[in-house]
Amino acid sequence: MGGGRGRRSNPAGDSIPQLCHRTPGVPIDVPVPTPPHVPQPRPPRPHCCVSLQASCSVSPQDLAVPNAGWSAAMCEQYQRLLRCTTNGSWRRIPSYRRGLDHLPEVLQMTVDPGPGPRLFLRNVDAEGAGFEYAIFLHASGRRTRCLCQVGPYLEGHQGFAHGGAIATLVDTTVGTCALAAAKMSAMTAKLSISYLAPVPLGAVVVADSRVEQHEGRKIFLSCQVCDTQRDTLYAEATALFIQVEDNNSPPSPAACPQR
Ligand SMILES: CCCCCCCCCCCC(=O)SCCNC(=O)CCNC(=O)[C@H](O)C(C)(C)COP(=O)(O)OP(=O)(O)OC[C@H]1O[C@@H](n2cnc3c(N)ncnc32)[C@H](O)[C@@H]1OP(=O)(O)O
Repeated sequence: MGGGRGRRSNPAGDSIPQLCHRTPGVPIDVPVPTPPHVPQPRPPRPHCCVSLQASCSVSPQDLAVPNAGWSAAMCEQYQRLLRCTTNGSWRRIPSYRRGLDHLPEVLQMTVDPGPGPRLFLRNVDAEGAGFEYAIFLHASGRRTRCLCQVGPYLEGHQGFAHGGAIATLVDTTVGTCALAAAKMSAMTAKLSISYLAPVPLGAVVVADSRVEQHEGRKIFLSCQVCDTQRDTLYAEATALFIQVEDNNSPPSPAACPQR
């Protein structure tokens, strides 16, 4: 027992491993005094100028911008799409780690809201490993274009993207379009996808979505996923979204201020 790690029984008889300050010559089961607590300096809070002062401004990081994990092809296509935003025909939608972060009140929060649920597409921190994407919304509010680099953590068959990853990309692209058209929350009721060609890991793809019909609470959409040259149609999909009042649903991109 030279490592100082011991076991002690609790009243229920279970053996609980715990750290023990072992004094030579003292039997292991004899309680030893706990050393006085020495307060340690707190590590600095990320993205925060002064701990929890009311004046401290913390804003979530917009992830729909180039990072070191983006390939040259991804950067080139992103710049092309960005140029389409200069005349106002398209708008880049900021994208944060959590759905909550898209709410205007959170964007203006003065204290760090702390950890919480993460958006499915933003749950891999390593740059370039998961989904790298940016979504653009057409001025009509009825079309979205998602540029996506499919990272190696999205593998299904060896060397190719998992079908669920493509479905996630499609759901997010049509979902953002539905949210914009609805100008309120909307949820996927139905999603139908035809997988036409496998997507190689590392590929940069473009998912184009549009509203086909909007009847009361029902929004019917279509989506095509292609390579950037539009030579290969990887997948096509149709979706039905239903407008809902539920506060737990994602906010409409219309509610997201451009930063
Ligand atoms: C800023 C960016 C942030 C970042 C966010 C980026 C976007 C992310 C998007 C992600 C989207 C998701 O993954 S959402 C998560 C996956 N989806 C879900 O969990 C939804 C689960 N389902 C539900 O909660 C519910 O079934 C709803 C909300 C879809 C519908 O329920 P409801 O509100 O009670 O409506 P209900 O009366 O049943 O139906 C209304 C009408 O729609 C029809 N309808 C309903 N479901 C269907 C269906 N599957 N197929 C055909 N038709 C249907 C009904 O017949 C009816 O037609 P009529 O009689 O009126 O003619």
